[in-house]
Amino acid sequence: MAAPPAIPRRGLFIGGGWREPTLGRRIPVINPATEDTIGDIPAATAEDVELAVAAARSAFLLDGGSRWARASGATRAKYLNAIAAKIKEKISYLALLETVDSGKPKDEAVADMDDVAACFEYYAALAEALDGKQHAPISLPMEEFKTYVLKEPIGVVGLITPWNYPLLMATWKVAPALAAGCTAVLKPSELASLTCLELGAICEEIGLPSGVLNIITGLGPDAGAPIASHPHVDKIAFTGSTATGKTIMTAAAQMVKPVSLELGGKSPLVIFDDVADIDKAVEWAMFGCFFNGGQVCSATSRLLLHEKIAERFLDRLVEWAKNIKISDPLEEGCRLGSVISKGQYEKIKKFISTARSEGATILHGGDRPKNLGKGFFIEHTIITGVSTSMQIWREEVFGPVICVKVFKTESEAVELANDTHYGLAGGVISDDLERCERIAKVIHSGIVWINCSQPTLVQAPWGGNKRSGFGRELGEWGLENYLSVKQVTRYCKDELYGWYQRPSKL
Ligand SMILES: NC(=O)c1ccc[n+]([C@@H]2O[C@H](COP(=O)([O-])OP(=O)(O)OC[C@H]3O[C@@H](n4cnc5c(N)ncnc54)[C@H](O)[C@@H]3O)[C@@H](O)[C@H]2O)c1
Ligand SMILES: C[N+](C)(C)CC=O
Repeated sequence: MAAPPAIPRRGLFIGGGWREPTLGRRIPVINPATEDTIGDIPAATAEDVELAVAAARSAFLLDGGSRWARASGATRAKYLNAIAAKIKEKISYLALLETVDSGKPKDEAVADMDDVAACFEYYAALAEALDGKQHAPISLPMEEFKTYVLKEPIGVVGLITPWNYPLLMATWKVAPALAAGCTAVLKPSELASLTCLELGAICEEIGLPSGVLNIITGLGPDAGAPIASHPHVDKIAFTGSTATGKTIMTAAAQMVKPVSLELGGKSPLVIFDDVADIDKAVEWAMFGCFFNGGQVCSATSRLLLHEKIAERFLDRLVEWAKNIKISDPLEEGCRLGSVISKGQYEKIKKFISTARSEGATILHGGDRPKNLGKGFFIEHTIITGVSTSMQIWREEVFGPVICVKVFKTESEAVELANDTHYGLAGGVISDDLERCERIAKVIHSGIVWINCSQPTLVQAPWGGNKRSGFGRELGEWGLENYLSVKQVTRYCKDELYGWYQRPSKL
């Protein structure tokens, strides 16, 4: 088993340096796999947000913006690439910190850190490419005007992120925001902030100009809400629950502040009877909902099985599920760690007991693993006998819990897949690719996977419809989130425009 890392004691990262929170409060950091308190993080309040926003604002405006906002994309790219290089250098340490902070298996944390570095590199390349896209001419049907377009950073952005992929979800916002030339105040989740604070240390090491990125840790209502409602924050990018998303949108609306929202989901995975390799489909079904303990916004937590394969599929799914190693996430080969917190553990247990009391069957799991007396561990769980009115079918669990329904026809499968207020992701598994393409078109979601579940590619757009939010992260869409488009139009004739009469010279 890997040794737990030393937990640094950090302050708030504001204006390029470290500060204790104004009110001196701190929040304990609990390793969810052991329930031990392993450190603490600063608990920022509105006073600290004020300082962080002021630092971001002055970094944005410094020297007319020439140091950052109006510097070339190539200049900003150098910093982003330097951050990526440092992440790679510290990958093992960062992965261990993420593991003890979140409870996710060490191997998953390593993969997350790889993705973090790749995301910084990707947006470094887009920052450079942005230089060549400025002054793009607009073709007009007249000669007296000439128009071009400038893409400008929106300004100071507030980035509020969740705990399930702490540094990765922050990076999905920080990297494109900085690439665009914005300056930022990042507020990670109070449940897992350690690696985001280390990002502050990395920014310090590589000499990122002061105030370009500020990192404020603390509780949502104390440290997040003042960012959302701050008059000098020009945009909010939020990832988290639909409930918090609504609160943030309401606050931002008071100032007509743009928001992008990446919220929850209850995504379907539809599996047809024509699959020749049932194990391949079973593995994707497990990956779709047990990876990261199911604490994934896009988890395909509603499994729809064609009636002709349902029984065989479920037998095989249970056999595969029995093979998953649940252990301290620092142990070699761990594939299911603990969930993030006691609160989340209780919430998942309640979902399972409600499903049971509503008449569903717990086919596998449903309890604390017998060999793990301490820590917020919960077995990966498969629930059958589910009706569409049950809570387990309708609400996001955010835990390793799959609920299963059986269908007879393709149209019934589509109707069930779309029977949700959410619209983040969906998947279809079939050997008939035409059928897959057909279903991809009619699933109401921002992402559809064919013959897989969950691959996340930095180059491709990510985001949802309906109550899963709006706006897209990643790819070039992720950069556009932080840019505003300015039209510049010039009148270019020597003559008067000629609409009004020139006064006579008397
Ligand atoms: N769509 C996506 O890409 C995506 C990705 C990851 C997670 N999620 C969603 O995130 C949720 C789980 O994350 P969570 O429990 O951290 O969500 P959450 O909404 O509880 O918290 C998210 C962030 O918002 C902050 N916050 C809480 N109250 C606030 C307030 N009043 N004002 C401002 N900020 C506030 C929190 O401190 C945290 O930093 C799930 O619903 C999941 O589906 C979505
Ligand atoms: C996209 N992913 C899986 C990294 C994070 C969503 O919760």
